[in-house]
Amino acid sequence: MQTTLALSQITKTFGAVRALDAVSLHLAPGERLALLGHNGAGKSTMMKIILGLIDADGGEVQVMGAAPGSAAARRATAYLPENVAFHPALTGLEQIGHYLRLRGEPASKAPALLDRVGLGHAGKRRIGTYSKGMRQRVGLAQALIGRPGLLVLDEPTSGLDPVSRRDFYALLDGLAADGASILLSSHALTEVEARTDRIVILSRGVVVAEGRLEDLRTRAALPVTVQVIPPEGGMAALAEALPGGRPMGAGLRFEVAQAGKLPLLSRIAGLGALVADIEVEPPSLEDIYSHFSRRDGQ
Ligand SMILES: Nc1ncnc2c1ncn2[C@@H]1O[C@H](COP(=O)(O)OP(=O)(O)OP(=O)(O)O)[C@@H](O)[C@H]1O
Repeated sequence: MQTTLALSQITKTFGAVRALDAVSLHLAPGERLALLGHNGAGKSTMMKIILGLIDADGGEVQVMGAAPGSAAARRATAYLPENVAFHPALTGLEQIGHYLRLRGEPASKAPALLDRVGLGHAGKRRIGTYSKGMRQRVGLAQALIGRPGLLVLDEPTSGLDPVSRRDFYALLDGLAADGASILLSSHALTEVEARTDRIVILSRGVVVAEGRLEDLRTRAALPVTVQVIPPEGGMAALAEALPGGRPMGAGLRFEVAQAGKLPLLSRIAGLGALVADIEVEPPSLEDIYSHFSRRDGQ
């Protein structure tokens, strides 16, 4: 398999703290991977090792086949820190022009980069006047310089409103479609559910779960929630015909194992006019996340 990023048995300790313990991870071109984990799980430590900012104590890391921090790896990698900071007195164009020159590219590419992140209209304004979402976009424009093969994004959407988040992920989709690999950390579970290909859950420095969301869902074997709503005034009749549910809002709530879902649905279908509506909710990423984290003693 072609690999953009390969971590093999990485270990890192800070004094008595084992921040990473035999962590292995591979990322293919065009793949979007979400790194999830509680505060202090080891996400930033992993990113710093990938970027070559700190060394691992043991194990092996390869970024595009090169050692992290080497010139080849740095050329191929872009990084967006969680709290991105720019000089407030510079305009967007000046800031990106500066980064372009640092990368050995002409500043004349700045307008196209700002256009790409939806900031073309604000390039001549000082960054001090930008909203948080706009500053995050400047960060992404900076990360796009030189068409990186690997993007490392530390909580890229924290503090962004829902529309800015959607736009941000749409941009990432485009980059991934062009072949860039994306490693992003996040605490916003529901948004990574829809926008990434694979999930890695880190807990106390250990990978406790890894895979496509569907695989994790199957492995966790968590119950499905079925909400049955009676017509107005029909709650008592529904509860009598369908015992075992918990009253919740305007209906009755059932939690059943995957295998019990279809039998329950067919019973409900036989109730005719006693049922006005029905909602089936699979376990959320939050449920799956706490299931795997708890298994690690959290
Ligand atoms: N330079 C350091 N010196 C000592 N301990 C450190 C250092 N850097 C990280 N740690 C410890 O290593 C562990 C992992 O920290 P890390 O910052 O990687 O977690 P994280 O998953 O990024 O957390 P968060 O979601 O809060 O950003 C924590 O216990 C942290 O206190």
